[in-house]
Amino acid sequence: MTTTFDLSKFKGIIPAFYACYDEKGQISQERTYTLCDYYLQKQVHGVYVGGSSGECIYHNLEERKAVLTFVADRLKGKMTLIAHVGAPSTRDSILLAEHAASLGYDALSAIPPIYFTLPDHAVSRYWNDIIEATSLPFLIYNIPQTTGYTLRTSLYKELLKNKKVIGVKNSSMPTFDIERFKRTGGQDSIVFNGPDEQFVAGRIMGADGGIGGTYGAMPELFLIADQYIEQGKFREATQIQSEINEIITALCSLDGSMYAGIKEVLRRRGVNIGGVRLPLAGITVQDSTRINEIISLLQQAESRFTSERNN
Ligand SMILES: CC(=O)N[C@@H]([C@@H](O)[C@H](O)[C@H](O)CO)[C@@H](O)CC(=O)C(=O)O
Repeated sequence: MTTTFDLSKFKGIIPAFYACYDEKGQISQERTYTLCDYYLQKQVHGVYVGGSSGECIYHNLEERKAVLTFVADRLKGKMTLIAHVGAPSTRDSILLAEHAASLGYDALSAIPPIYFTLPDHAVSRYWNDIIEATSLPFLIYNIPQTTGYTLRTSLYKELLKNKKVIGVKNSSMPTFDIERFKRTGGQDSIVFNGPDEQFVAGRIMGADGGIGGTYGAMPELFLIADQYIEQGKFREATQIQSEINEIITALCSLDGSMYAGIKEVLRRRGVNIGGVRLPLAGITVQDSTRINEIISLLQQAESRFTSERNN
């Protein structure tokens, strides 16, 4: 596969951007800018806007367009911007794709169609219809645990015949899938690791970078893990992954949703982006103490690994 796109921007640590709400639960322009500024300050390599962590599934078309607009206002030209445009209908996905292209996004991405189980040829047509709507490069989003659809390497190979397909954001759990997708696409393609719990393993198996839903709570830790991988320091990278996994495990054991927990961690650390939209569960009274413990874990890991890196 040869590509005409500059793939160097599709690497590193790319947080999946969170939905930012005001006190009434409406999309907040001001708080979206707050999250953009936080990521700029943390020096992540890009953001993935409007995906699972962005609660896209609970937003209407106008809200999704607004989020894409606010992020581009603040971050265009400052880091890589990837727009997730997957929606229940091809029509809405295309409208989002056209909107993202008009805002200067660097790439598009989409989950497969949801709700009805569709055959490969219909899924393939869905992705290709989105791809044909703009001139932007496209990243397939494989996330079988939420969509019920598994991308097979045979279909991936077919999709790669479209030169605008630059790779896959893979959220399936086996890191074997990452190796297979990288092998299928070759060095001239991109694979992003999805499961944050195995970021280091995914990178070692061939992922070029990661797009993740927990990066926002601990961008420094993922940036250091990524740097260790680049330097071939696999033992250090594995140690930091283990600390990251303590934090993810704690976040996933809250009564409220993991995203509610992450947003509360951010709020207590000075970045208020509101709560989560129903039916996602907000944090409970019991969660409040656990969140203090999560912040302690974060502080310990941040101080340990930032000082180790600086030595
Ligand atoms: C199933 C799921 O939500 N996976 C997350 C992970 O980052 C996940 O939150 C993390 O590994 C914790 O389990 C990402 O792959 C999703 C993502 O990048 C997105 O928000 O689009």
